[in-house]
Amino acid sequence: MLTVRNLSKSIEQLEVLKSIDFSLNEGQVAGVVGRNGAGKTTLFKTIAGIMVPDEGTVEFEGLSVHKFPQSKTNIVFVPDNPEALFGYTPFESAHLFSKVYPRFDRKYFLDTMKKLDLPMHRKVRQFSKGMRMMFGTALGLSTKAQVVLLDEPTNGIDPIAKKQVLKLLVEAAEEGTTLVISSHLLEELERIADTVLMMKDGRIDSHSITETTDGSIRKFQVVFQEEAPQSWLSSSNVHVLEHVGRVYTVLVDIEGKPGPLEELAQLNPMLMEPLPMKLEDLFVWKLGGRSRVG
Ligand SMILES: Nc1ncnc2c1ncn2[C@@H]1O[C@H](COP(=O)(O)OP(=O)(O)OP(=O)(O)O)[C@@H](O)[C@H]1O
Repeated sequence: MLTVRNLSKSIEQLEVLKSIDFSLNEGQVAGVVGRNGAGKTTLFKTIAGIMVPDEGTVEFEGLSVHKFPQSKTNIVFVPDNPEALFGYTPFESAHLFSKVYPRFDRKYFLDTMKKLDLPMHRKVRQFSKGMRMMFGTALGLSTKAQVVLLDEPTNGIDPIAKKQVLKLLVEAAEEGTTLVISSHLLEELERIADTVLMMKDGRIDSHSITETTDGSIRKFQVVFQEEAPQSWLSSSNVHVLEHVGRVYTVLVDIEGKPGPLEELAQLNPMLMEPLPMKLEDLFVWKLGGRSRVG
């Protein structure tokens, strides 16, 4: 089990991580989402032991990653660009990684590189952006570390390769690897993650993926008979996603006070239809800096 407790980290006087707490079990897939600059990469680097926290602990199976360096081999960070390996070929990189990660699986690496149609003997520097991403993911998964942290692993990858990479991730999780994946591609995350860690202002809000669809935030399409009721639309329990003529797509906190649905019913709309909630909708609700309709 990976346990992150009270983790705080400042960079150049900026508090990037503030008392972060969460834990993940074997085989769990957590998606980390947040606005640009929210601190996702900093969180990954701190969990992997590349950065030292100012406060708090990261433990794998009860051992502190920062106090016991050997426990770092249980956690691997796959950056969004494998710059450190630019001067090496995948063949040489595998050799280096097998020295650091005792369970490095060379056969898995060779098979995966073949599946992804990537060359073993060209310098990583000569790879395209997508090829670099796929290589990084293949190498990270080949370490057979129990926790793999992936920073935007499908960024810049074509749709066919993306399917292959997602399949590799799902298979790794099925084998018990804990995956922590940051991505701005929320539809993709929604398909593979069971937990969402939402980062805002250095803090984390953790949700199970089913909460995305079954939580208190719901999505509706509403058509009003006449003039749109501004006071309802600008209430703190309502967020307008889209507005075309008299048709509004809104997110509503159905547990909000006063009861926003009861209030809406009293406004006698022509239509009020529930729509499926997506992770993107929850992202907008939680992290979007909700706008008001004027
Ligand atoms: N080496 C650094 N020096 C100074 N500030 C930094 C450094 N690394 C990160 N930061 C700052 O820390 C904050 C978090 O950055 P981080 O890269 O962790 O965000 P992120 O969520 O991964 O962003 P993105 O989604 O854009 O990749 C940002 O405000 C960033 O400017």
